Amino acid sequence: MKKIILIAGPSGAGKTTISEYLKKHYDIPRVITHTTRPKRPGEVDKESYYFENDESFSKLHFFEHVKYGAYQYGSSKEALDKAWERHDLVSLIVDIQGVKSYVTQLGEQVYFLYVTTSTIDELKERLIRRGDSIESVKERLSGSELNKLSDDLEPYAHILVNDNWQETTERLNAIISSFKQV
Ligand SMILES: Nc1nc2c(ncn2[C@@H]2O[C@H](COP(=O)(O)OP(=O)(O)O)[C@@H](O)[C@H]2O)c(=O)[nH]1
Ligand SMILES: Nc1ncnc2c1ncn2[C@@H]1O[C@H](COP(=O)(O)OP(=O)(O)O)[C@@H](O)[C@H]1O
Repeated sequence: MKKIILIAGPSGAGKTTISEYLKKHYDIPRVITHTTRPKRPGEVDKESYYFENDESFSKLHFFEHVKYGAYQYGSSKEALDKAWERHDLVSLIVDIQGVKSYVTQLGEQVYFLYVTTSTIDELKERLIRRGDSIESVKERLSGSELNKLSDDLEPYAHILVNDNWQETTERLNAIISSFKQV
């Protein structure tokens, strides 16, 4: 059965870093999603996201999509099916709403990694170090944008507290080998 690893959690928790580790060490590619937000320094079109404008975004057909502040994000079933043609196991970074859509629609095909840190201060420091503006950090670390794990999703979640990268890789290795045994 084709499977997907959903990676969700607050900004700065390490979702992108973890998806890159999965690609490098397990050949698990990430399905790239679409967004209308501006590119950050170092991001590459079609690798980090498909960077869209409002018009091009509105023409796409989404499996699910969400809005964060002024920006839209969305993922397509076509992109997932395309990735599944070549890989039985793929990953996807989404927010908590997106996780709910995928769990509801794909059921047993979904694995869920919830990535977080012990403290919000750690997230704040990482985002500032990454170059995010103070306003965007404040926005991302409050309200629904914080991407808290909801009670209904907790039973599905493999929780990764990514304070220490060495420990994270050990836990990730254990989680991935448990996926591969199923
Ligand atoms: N539902 C959904 N969420 C997405 C999608 N693509 C990205 N996201 C989420 O949008 C939020 C903002 O992403 P981004 O601007 O890259 O900020 P970051 O989490 O700080 O790196 C994060 O919670 C992502 O997981 C998508 O296609 N669907
Ligand atoms: N365990 C860790 N310890 C310290 N810094 C980390 C750790 N994991 C990731 N980072 C750094 O924190 C920042 C945010 O990580 P990123 O993967 O972009 O998070 P997200 O995709 O969840 O927003 C990046 O600069 C990344 O290199």
